[in-house]
Amino acid sequence: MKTGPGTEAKTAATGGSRIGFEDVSVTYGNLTVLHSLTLTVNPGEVVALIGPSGSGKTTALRAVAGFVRPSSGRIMIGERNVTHLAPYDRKIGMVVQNYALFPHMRVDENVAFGLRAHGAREDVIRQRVPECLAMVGMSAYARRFPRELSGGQQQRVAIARALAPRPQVLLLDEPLSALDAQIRRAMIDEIAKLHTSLPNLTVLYVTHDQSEALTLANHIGIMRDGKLRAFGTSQSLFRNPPNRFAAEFLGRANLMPVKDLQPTENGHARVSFGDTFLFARNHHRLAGGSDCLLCVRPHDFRFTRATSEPNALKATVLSVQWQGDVQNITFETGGHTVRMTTPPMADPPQAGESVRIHFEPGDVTLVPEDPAHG
Ligand SMILES: Nc1ncnc2c1ncn2[C@@H]1O[C@H](COP(=O)(O)OP(=O)(O)OP(=O)(O)O)[C@@H](O)[C@H]1O
Repeated sequence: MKTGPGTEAKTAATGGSRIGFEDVSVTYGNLTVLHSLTLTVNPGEVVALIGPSGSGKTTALRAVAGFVRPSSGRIMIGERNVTHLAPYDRKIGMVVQNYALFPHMRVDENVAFGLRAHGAREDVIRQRVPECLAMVGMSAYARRFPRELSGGQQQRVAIARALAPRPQVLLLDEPLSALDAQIRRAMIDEIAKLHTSLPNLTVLYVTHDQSEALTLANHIGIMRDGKLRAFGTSQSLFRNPPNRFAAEFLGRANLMPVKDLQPTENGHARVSFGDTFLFARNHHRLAGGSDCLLCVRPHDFRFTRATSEPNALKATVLSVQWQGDVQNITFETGGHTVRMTTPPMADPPQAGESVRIHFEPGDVTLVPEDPAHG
């Protein structure tokens, strides 16, 4: 590791790189676009903020950077209340969507720029610039101009530039969204590796791409209308979404309306879907008798022939789509349309065919159908 592990370990131990939003609101004119956001990014963690366009993700990130002034609440970095500090004094690195490299400067000059602005000595700059370019695999491009680089390469330089002054906190605002899908996937892996080599760097990552969030983040926050609607580990949010919006926004979900929940053993419950009893995890401990949604991820459906198997539904195939590495099949069941994804099948069912589909109770969960939580 090339970033002075001793120093970083110390700052991490004192919470030096924790990002804290404490009841932060942001208002433009009389429009509040961020409502009482309270959220912590622990030292060394990656938290991704996801949500639809206009949900307030960038506003939250810019409030940490110091480009947006909260109308109320506090922004903490470690033990420092930075709410009223200038961006320059916050010791953060930031990478935005559209590269933002200086076009008239070569790659190494771009990386040196931030160090110089922080008053680094020339001998430090000479050592640090190649170190940072090596970190992002761009050593061979040091003397090129940004226009001589691909989008992915420019974004790597932007990351090297942001990391050069050894920030405690790295803010990434849609850093990959201008890249095409294949390069984006490669860059996600590279950012993940980079974070492994800088384990004390705290990262706030804004994206609308759920696969970036799922790959990179320890925790994910899901925003809508300026409010944090869900927050949790990537795994728990995916497996146990707390509301309809979270279930639909993070991964694909079949949300089937079910009635008359009856708790059973081991945190499971039985519910009624039309005339059929179905069993699922009751992770959110919804009350007996309640109506709710059954969340079945498309990859959790299987075909079954057994007529006696529990959690099996009679279904009619509506469509079968082959998409290379997966097959998407939609069905009508109980008056609802549900979707299954499977690996490509040699002999897939045909539209109009009657089949039985099944899921394991332990793979699916019940989600409250409460507009207030949605
Ligand atoms: N300077 C500004 N003045 C007025 N309104 C603004 C300003 N900046 C952002 N907004 C509004 O604040 C809301 C949140 O914007 P923000 O950029 O934080 O959303 P976002 O979730 O990052 O969206 P996207 O994914 O499209 O980038 C939007 O309704 C936007 O129009």
